[in-house]
Amino acid sequence: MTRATGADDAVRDDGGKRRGGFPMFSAASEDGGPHFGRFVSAMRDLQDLAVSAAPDPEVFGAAADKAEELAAMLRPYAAEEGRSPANRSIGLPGRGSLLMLPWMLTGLEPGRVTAAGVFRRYHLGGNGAAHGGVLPLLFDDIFGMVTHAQGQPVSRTAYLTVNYRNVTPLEKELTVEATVDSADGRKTYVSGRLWDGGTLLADADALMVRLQPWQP
Ligand SMILES: CCCCCCCC(=O)SCCNC(=O)CCNC(=O)[C@H](O)C(C)(C)COP(=O)(O)OP(=O)(O)OC[C@H]1O[C@@H](n2cnc3c(N)ncnc32)[C@H](O)[C@@H]1OP(=O)(O)O
Repeated sequence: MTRATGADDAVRDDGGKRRGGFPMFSAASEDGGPHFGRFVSAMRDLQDLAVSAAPDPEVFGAAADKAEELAAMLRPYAAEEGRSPANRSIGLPGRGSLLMLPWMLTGLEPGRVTAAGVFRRYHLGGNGAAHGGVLPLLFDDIFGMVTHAQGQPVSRTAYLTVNYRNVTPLEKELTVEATVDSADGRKTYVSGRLWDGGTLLADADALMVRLQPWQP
């Protein structure tokens, strides 16, 4: 999904000083350059194929040669957290991070955030359905956003509970919504719902706790 990381807001949260938790990142809509989106898209295709291809063994050998060559090309440019365009490219699905689901924000306002996207072959659990472990990833990310949109950017997830109501299909456009249900001092209680059209696939709730200045 696309959004700036919360760290930028952590700075604003304390009048320009870092305040607990997140280092000082900023959105990077441009600094990946004109090819970064295409690179991430190709890498996502590779992720799908890495978990689905069943070629002759020598094809894996040739693919491994190319993968090692690509890694060698990029390794000299490995940068510390917050410097890569990955996770900061707010115009790209999943902010350009391969860890994040390739979803896009569709709405962001205080108390409510929505997003849409697909689970891909890479996210397969079994029998055509998404792996149960990727749903908490989706909810955790959007819960961070809705907490941020509520004005509590320097918060971390204390707990997150997912109820799986129906199997989640792959390669089908789905929607997710997160809302703030209540707030109590440092605590923000949030909930979310994942939909396939009018069918509820999963719901979740979580407690986000605002960090103290000394907390990582
Ligand atoms: C904008 C960017 C947002 C990004 C968000 C991304 C979300 C993430 O994935 S963060 C990564 C996953 N989460 C973590 O790693 C968090 C690890 N845990 C921690 O750091 C700490 O346990 C932390 C900060 C959550 C709470 O620690 P601490 O501040 O010491 O809590 P503590 O003072 O004991 O509790 C604060 C309140 O929360 C409550 N609380 C804390 N944990 C829980 C819990 N698991 N269940 C229920 N209540 C809890 C306490 O009861 C207390 O309530 P009250 O004030 O009413 O007495």
